[in-house]
Amino acid sequence: MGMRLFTADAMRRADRRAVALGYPSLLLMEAAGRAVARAVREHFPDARAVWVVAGKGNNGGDGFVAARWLFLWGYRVAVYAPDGQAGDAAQARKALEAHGVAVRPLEALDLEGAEVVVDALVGTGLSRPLAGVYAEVAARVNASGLPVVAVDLPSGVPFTPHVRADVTVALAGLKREHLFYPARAACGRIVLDGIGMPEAALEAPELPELLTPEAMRALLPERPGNAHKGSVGRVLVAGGYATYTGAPALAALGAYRAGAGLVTLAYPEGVPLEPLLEVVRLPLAAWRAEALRAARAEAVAVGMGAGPGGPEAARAALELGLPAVLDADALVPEVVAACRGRPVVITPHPGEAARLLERRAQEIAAHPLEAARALAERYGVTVVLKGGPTVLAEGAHLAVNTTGSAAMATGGMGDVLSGVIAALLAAGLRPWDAARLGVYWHGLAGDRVGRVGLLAHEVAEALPQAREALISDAVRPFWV
Ligand SMILES: NC(=O)C1=CN([C@@H]2O[C@H](COP(=O)(O)OP(=O)(O)OC[C@H]3O[C@@H](n4cnc5c(N)ncnc54)[C@H](OP(=O)(O)O)[C@@H]3O)[C@@H](O)[C@H]2O)[C@@H](O)CC1
Ligand SMILES: Nc1ncnc2c1ncn2[C@@H]1O[C@H](COP(=O)(O)OP(=O)(O)O)[C@@H](O)[C@H]1O
Ligand SMILES: [K+]
Repeated sequence: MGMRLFTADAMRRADRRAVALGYPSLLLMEAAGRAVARAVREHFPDARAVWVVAGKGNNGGDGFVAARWLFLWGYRVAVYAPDGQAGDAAQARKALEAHGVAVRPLEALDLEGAEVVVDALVGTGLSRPLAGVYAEVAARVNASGLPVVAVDLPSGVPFTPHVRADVTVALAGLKREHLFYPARAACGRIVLDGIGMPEAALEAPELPELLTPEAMRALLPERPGNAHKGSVGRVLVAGGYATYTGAPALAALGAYRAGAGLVTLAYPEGVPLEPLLEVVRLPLAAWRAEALRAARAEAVAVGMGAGPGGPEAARAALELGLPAVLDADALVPEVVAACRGRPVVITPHPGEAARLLERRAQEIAAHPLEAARALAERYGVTVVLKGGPTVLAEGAHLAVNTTGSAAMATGGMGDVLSGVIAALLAAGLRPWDAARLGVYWHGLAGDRVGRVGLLAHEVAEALPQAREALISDAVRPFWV
């Protein structure tokens, strides 16, 4: 079963399924609170005094459980919460008070002496922005400069105000706020704890898939020992424009580093291309399908630096009837509309997606899952909506990438990605598999190069070692 990205509602359903399967909710809360206490111990090994701020719901309940364990492990604890808990949270509070630990009102919060704060005000049950005493507590915790461990979510996200955490212990599954900005920035380091939730309770194929090392490893094409350059995938890159001469070269490099046997670069005659020793050059007087056939490719990447010729290049390339990646200048509505139902992957950034959806780029960036789904529906192709994080859609399927960082926001990075996906298509992967693995692998290569100052060609160069790491089980997802 693939890993899913939850909404609050979907997590409540999972919760109910767990209970129906026989796992009592109080045990879930016990596991959750203990996981939080463990996170405090592991991430702040020198701290001996932990203050817990808790709310009225189950998030607060988790906080009471965490306080009880920390107390039993010898920590100094102080707990602040309003009255009025019910159900499991009330039980958890009583179990804490049974040890003689007093729960004081939130208004009385005094952070003097605290070394770590556990934020258990509110989690997935948030129904409105924090206000009143909750907003005040969040502000005081933030202003204190103390390390904060958030239970499930930093209280208040995705709204403002919210708590800013150093560590967020995600319970049972990752939620949208753990992946998408601006909420993600408030989470600090994210650690996922399964809290013993039965797998069957978490099954939710309707939710977006989170790309994991295990799932992506399984998609890597094999390279048989008797492979030759014509058997592992030949890629045609169709692009080239005087001001972006590096773009098609980067796509070609991405394709080779992702395993293509042969890469041919078709470009307008007279464009001074960057040197790339291993690439077959195919200068063209005009974009014509007959001329492109000479490459005998199994997949084509088109649009990178094709400039005003992008749509024309795309039309000629699409006439070949091959699996294709369309990027940048090939991403115009007339071209993409002709691809419905064909093995075509489009790789827009929010600006290009805006052009295809006739919406504003800010709107796309604020709602990437919805935008990717809308693109897949409208054009009937596989969609890679690039960003932090990149989101993918095909038909009813959605996926969210879990690798890469803002360091990848540099020129040419998308060209490398197009080449990687094209190589995977040429190796015989279905568009959905090629797009998911390509995006994941490209981000993983970026992560291995660094967190700032990445150059696109360096990321391409890091693809083979990233693949080795993936194969040898040396890759840990960000939530471990
Ligand atoms: N994943 C799982 O399976 C498991 C999940 N578990 C945990 O349960 C959490 C979800 O618990 P939950 O549903 O009780 O909601 P929760 O986050 O406590 O918030 C509701 C409370 O907050 C209040 N409230 C709302 N908005 C507010 C605001 N702006 N300002 C102030 N108050 C506000 C709201 O009050 P009301 O709106 O009724 O006034 C109500 O009292 C989840 O995040 C995880 O920690 C684990 O225990 C075990 C298994
Ligand atoms: N903040 C970010 N987090 C993760 N990945 C990012 C981030 N910003 C950019 N990227 C990745 O970098 C690449 C940028 O592609 P693109 O915008 O097309 O660049 P270019 O057109 O210069 O090649 C995409 O793969 C994108 O997902
Ligand atoms: K919280």
